[in-house]
Amino acid sequence: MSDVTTIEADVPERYAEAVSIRLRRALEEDVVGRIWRKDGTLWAPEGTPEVTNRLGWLDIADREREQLDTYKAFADGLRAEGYRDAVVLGMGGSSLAPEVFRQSFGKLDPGLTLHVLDSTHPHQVREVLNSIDLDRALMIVSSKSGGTIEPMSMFKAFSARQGDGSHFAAVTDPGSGLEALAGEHGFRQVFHGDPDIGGRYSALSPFGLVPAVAAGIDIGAVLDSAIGAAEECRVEGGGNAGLWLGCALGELARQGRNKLTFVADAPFTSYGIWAEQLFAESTGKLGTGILPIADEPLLAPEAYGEDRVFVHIAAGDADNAAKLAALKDAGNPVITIHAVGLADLGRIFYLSEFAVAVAGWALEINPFDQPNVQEAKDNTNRVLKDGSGEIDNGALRELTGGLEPPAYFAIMGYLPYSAETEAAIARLREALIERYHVATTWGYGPRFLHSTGQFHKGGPKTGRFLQLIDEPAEDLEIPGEPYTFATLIRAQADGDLQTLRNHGLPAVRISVGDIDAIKEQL
Ligand SMILES: O=P(O)(O)OC[C@H]1O[C@](O)(CO)[C@@H](O)[C@@H]1O
Repeated sequence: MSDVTTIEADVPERYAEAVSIRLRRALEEDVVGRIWRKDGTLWAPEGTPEVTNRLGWLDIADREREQLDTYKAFADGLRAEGYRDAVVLGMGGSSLAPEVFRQSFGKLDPGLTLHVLDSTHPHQVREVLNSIDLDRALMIVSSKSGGTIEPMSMFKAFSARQGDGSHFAAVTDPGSGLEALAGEHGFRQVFHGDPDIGGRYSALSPFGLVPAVAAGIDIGAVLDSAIGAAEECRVEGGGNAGLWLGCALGELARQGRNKLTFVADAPFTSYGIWAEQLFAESTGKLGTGILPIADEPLLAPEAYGEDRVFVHIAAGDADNAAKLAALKDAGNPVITIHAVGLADLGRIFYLSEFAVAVAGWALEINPFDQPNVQEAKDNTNRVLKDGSGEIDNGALRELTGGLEPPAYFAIMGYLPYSAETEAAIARLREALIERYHVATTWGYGPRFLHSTGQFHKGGPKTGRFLQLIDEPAEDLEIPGEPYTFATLIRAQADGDLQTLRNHGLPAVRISVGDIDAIKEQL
């Protein structure tokens, strides 16, 4: 176990009592013991699906540690054969941990260059296809269910250009359609996920580890750090950081502090996109939840409402620390998780997962299902089949009238990924916070559908939704399908807009040229 002080908490006096009552209750109800005994009644009535069979993540790091030789042989084989790039084709739980590994560790020698494709925008798919030498690339098709439309469409596009199955590996749960496909196409290897682990809890299973080891990351060290966290999370009583964090976040949300704002120092800056899915899909349901806020500009205390909790993944960024100290002095709860070294990512992943499980108990919801995600998928399929009919874009003022906390403003861009877009979105978010003091979220579609998308429809009905779309300059076929990538991404946007509106939520669409122009209309 590491000897680092893992968590520092600054919870203002007015919430401290409620948090300690919650903690006492957790001890009385034996929350830790029941989690480890896989007692599903902690979250839902006996026999509820997706509860007891969703706790495999608790000891996954120990089990994966025993597979290190297999992982090593896989990575050594790729290098020996001259592979240069590894491309993950996946969505949500199957793409976000690899993306955090990629961004945190950077390019390692002698690892392969890791790419993560989790978009159906034709420009994005094309960009990855064109940026690699397909004869020296391994495509890792990752999908627990093995049937998700995004990775399956990407697979079709890639296999049309690289027909040799030995350039593909699959990560999937046993017996899935993807496993059968891997057999048909002669994939070089199939890694099985644990069916008792849901997508967003799969970072320390093959879904995170296969891309990580291909990229040359020392996954043994990452797993050791997670194993240390698991030991800590077994402690019944004081000293259990996961228990404390879950109780604090759950209770603070109950007290109206439900906008969980991540501030992550380099090299962990991408932590937020992974944690966003974990918190949003796990807790945003039955009209409650913790709304994760990732990658938002960090401002002075006056800009914010009274609905925030800040979590700092601290690795020495003095500027972030100073801004958070001011926020703490102004009465905001600030929780600091200290990170020591890159392998600490394992501990951070684990601690977050355990805390979400505990927060689910505090919020009285099942943190392992995602009841509203299916709706958007069904609406996409309906649009692909029957068309979307006339869509009224609505007007921006529908979203800004009476806008104040606890409302939040969600920006959803069905756009290609780019640094320019992100910079413009950051300016837009800053303007919204300064002007209306509300929390803002930002996600690329369709990726966010597997993340904050659940919270949008299942959480408190306080969201205002701005959808941004573009007209892709160049389309791309999806071999074997009657629709193209441009049709698919538009169907996903249409389906989501209609789903939000069906829930009675205000949702407006803008076809973007200049994102900064939107800021001028606020
Ligand atoms: O790994 P799969 O089965 O392709 O699923 C991808 C994502 O879709 C969801 O099932 C639903 O959005 C997520 O929970 C999951 O991470």
